[in-house]
Amino acid sequence: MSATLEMAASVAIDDVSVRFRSKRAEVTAIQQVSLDVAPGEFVSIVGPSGCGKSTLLKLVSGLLKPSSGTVTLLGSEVRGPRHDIGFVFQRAALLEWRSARRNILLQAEMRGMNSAEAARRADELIEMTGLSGFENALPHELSGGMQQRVALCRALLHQPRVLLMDEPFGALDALTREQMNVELHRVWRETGTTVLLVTHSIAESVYLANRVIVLTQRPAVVHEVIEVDLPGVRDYTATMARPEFASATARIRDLLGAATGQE
Ligand SMILES: Nc1ncnc2c1ncn2[C@@H]1O[C@H](COP(=O)(O)OP(=O)(O)OP(=O)(O)O)[C@@H](O)[C@H]1O
Repeated sequence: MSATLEMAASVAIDDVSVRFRSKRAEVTAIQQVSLDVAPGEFVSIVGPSGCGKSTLLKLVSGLLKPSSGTVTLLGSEVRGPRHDIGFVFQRAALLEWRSARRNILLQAEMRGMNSAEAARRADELIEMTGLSGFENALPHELSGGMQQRVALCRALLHQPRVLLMDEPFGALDALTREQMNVELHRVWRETGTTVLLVTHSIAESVYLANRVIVLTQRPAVVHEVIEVDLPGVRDYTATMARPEFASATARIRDLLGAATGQE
């Protein structure tokens, strides 16, 4: 691969607007948003409720077409649903009658992956996410955090180069959420996957990311891009205590307060 191709963005959102039309009204969800995500980068997206964060992820996955502008994923324009990505949602959406391991392997079955290779990869991910010992448990026997770990493993089974996450830890208690943040950060470092995360948690957005994109109230435009100046390996407590963490979270809180009029 040439150096130019290697450096090309994993995700390029170029001057994209999205308008939803119904019989009664037209809603502009996103207005002329441009954003490049570099290979291996972790980018968080925050913004007021209803501003268009999920809409952005839907554009990247091809579930939604922009009204204008273009979205490019791994070098090719997104024109329809893309299967070369991983997606994790707020709800794990596991099949209740399948064990954790067999839920993870569902990804392989849907894609017709080589079963020995899929099994090896599933075991690797189970180990990486601390699910060892729970492979054969059914979803109702797993905690909420464990269910999200299974969803993460399922999303990573086919080794996607881009992972989209829409408020993946929003339904978890605060302590479990912190543990999941630590694990996700480690998995991200170990896999080198490009991650685009939508979150309502300012602390989570900063702890995990290289950059935080702050969107305005709908119609969403990019309010500010915060560069996160934290070490690659991030101990949770030590990271929270760093001045760079405090200044980034304070800046985002200011921007969101200004966006929602709640300063
Ligand atoms: N299919 C659709 N048809 C009409 N309007 C839509 C559709 N999808 C989203 N919208 C509108 O677009 C706007 C952005 O929605 P979106 O779900 O992207 O916001 P969000 O920032 O992810 O919200 P939240 O933080 O509350 O999850 C909202 O006003 C929503 O009502």
